[in-house]
Amino acid sequence: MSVSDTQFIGAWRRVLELSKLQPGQTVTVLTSASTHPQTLRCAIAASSALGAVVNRLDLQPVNGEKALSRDSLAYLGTTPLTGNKAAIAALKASDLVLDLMTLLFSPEQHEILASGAKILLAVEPPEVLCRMVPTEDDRARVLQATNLISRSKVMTVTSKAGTELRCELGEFPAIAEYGFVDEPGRWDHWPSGFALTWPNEGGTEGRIVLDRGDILLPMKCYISDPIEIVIRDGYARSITGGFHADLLAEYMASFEDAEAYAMSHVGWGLQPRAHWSTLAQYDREATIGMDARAFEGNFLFSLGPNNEAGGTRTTTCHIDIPMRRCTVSLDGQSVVVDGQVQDAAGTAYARKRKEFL
Ligand SMILES: O=c1ccc(O)c[nH]1
Repeated sequence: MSVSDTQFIGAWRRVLELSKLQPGQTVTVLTSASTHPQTLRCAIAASSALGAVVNRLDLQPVNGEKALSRDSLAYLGTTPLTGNKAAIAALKASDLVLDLMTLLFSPEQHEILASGAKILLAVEPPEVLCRMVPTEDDRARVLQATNLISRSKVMTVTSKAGTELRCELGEFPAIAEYGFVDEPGRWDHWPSGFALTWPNEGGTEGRIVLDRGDILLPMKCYISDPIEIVIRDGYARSITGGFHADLLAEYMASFEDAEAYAMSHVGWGLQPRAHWSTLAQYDREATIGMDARAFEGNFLFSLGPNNEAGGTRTTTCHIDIPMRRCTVSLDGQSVVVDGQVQDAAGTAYARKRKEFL
């Protein structure tokens, strides 16, 4: 279902207000070939209505012939900004960059943020953005989780399907994704609502058993046969199972890059307005799957780059795998139990959604 410009401009205005956009500040809207026209139109209208000086910077797409997917998060590292001094200068001189193109995991993104500019990524369809307009509650809930991560030394993850994983923490910061950029130098992604960090380099051991209904991104498929991934010294050492294991293994092998098998970020979903089932309702290329990354109670882990957290690994292959029904603990305190987020007292949130069956 579409949303009207009126509704979408209102959503943008709310996100820009939460991002503390002030009259007279400079907003640069970063676009490329895949930018959604209604998102562009409404982002410019909302920024202008709030008194900002609004620019648009349109860049030529890159990597199309290298990537096996058109998903903007599938092939990372170099972007249309790579080596583009004029474009980088314009973004560094902006107070707020609305990234309707996807800079995520790019070295240039860090250079722009270091100048104090804020970057908000927004590439999901307009109706998804309107369904998950961020709130102060989202921010509070995610910051509570990242504060706990920041104080923790070990994350353990288990599941009835057989997952037994241990991640040493502390080398990298915890990252809060709550959908708006309220401080200079902050990056965020609308829609989101999850907490993540990177395990220490080489500090992840164990096995991950993906079960029926867990999700592979960027493939955007629910797996039907279990997949076992053995992790040793921070790298996936084997990926075994049925058809979906082959799909994952073959896709990763196509990058011919040993670094693609490294652990990337680990964390859990905290967005009650995101749903596990949404991916089944969209054509593959119509979404990048943020409902899957953000649904409350998922364990989201990923393989590949760590430059987003300040590491040096910029492998172009990035795999995100949201899992259901895991138990996630930090220094022995369970934050998710069998897919149910625990509140600070360690009891399951009262599910807002009524159950009728
Ligand atoms: O918002 C995002 C999107 C993808 C990812 O891997 C991390 N955060």
